[in-house]
Amino acid sequence: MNIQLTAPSRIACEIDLPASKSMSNRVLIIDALCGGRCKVHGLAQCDDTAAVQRALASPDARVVDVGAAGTAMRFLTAYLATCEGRDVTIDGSERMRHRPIGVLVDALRQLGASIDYAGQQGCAPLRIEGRKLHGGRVRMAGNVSSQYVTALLLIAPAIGGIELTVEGDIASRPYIDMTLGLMKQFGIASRVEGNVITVPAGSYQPRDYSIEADWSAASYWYGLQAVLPGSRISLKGLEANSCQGDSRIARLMWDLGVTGNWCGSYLDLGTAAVVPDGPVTVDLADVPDLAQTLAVTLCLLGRPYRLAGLATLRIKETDRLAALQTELGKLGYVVHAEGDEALCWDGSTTLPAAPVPHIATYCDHRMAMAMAIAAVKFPGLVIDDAQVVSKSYPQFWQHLRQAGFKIEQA
Ligand SMILES: O=C(O)C1=C[C@@H](OP(=O)(O)O)[C@@H](O)[C@H](O)C1
Ligand SMILES: C=C(OP(=O)(O)O)C(=O)O
Repeated sequence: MNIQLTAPSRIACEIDLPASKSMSNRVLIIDALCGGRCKVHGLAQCDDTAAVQRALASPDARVVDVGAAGTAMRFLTAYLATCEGRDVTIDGSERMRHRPIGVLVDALRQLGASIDYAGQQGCAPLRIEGRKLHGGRVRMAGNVSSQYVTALLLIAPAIGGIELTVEGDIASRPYIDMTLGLMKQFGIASRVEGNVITVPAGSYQPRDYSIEADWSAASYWYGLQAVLPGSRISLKGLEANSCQGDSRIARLMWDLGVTGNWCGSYLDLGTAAVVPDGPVTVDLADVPDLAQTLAVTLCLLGRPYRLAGLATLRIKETDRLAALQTELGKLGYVVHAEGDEALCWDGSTTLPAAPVPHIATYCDHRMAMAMAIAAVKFPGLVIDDAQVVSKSYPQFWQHLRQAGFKIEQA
């Protein structure tokens, strides 16, 4: 479904943000390892969390299809490898069949797992014969995806504990801290010394748990507040001291003139009296999911930028560096990638490609949501395949309507 967006001149609304899929998917795996004895409140209601729920609800299924959910693919691969007697193939969308998983498979094999590639080497589908894994020492590269580290950490207590050495640069580090923090809340305390993480053998303690609202989802509202100064967007459900690394959006957007005031369970966004100016240079290796929001917002604000630390963007739902370059290019922003590392804009513009640009979304929820911000400067902007937002934020378009956007089928 393609939709056409017309933005209001200012927003005044309250948005009940969706729950964090990253927290939901970790807690679901922990709950499965506690025999389903936790009470989890406010789980995310999105495709990526549904993928984990479906898989866990079908212990006899011979095929598990996770669709486009990277976390589901990686966390379930580790979990299924521990399910003794299980013989299962885990698969996903066409894109998932090209997203790498070899680093995780190699590490699980070091711990005794039986996993074979049923298609292309290094990618899904995987044939897994669940068995009793042994814990112990294991080494893994940290620069491709933190999700591999999380996958191992989550199962570690149940397989006798591990001493994991993460080699090289560590991508998306706050997601590893989120995993360790959640494990602690379920009774498993680990030790981190440099790049070595030690998790003891043990059992997770079942408990009630409430999932926080999603800071990555909040970023689109920050972007809108930045490009529509004078708006008053009130975001519900976020935690100020969140375990989500993407809460850094508050600091990043402060530098773009967006203020945030906590009022109970609401975070009220506003516009600073003096809005800073000038080029922006920032390293986003810890928060890759914020890159699209920032790239689009900064173009709209006319602020040149160099967004670095983006090497993992090429292997996400799509090659996000290429996608941003192409789609921002359609709006006349001449953005370029510096190898795999950075996305840069020196302020150059050309005429937009068409009077009413059509934005392709490449099966990537974040392309759709980030590019929607551009409707503020490009009335009638068309977003193709708008349903992609269901991966993490199915209510996104409904929330934009609530915020005063006109949204029509295109
Ligand atoms: O662990 C997680 O919940 C996630 C980790 C990140 O992936 P990478 O570690 O692959 O960068 C992030 O991009 C993804 O949306 C969610
Ligand atoms: C990269 C993402 O998801 P995943 O890797 O879990 O598919 C994302 O949500 O931006």
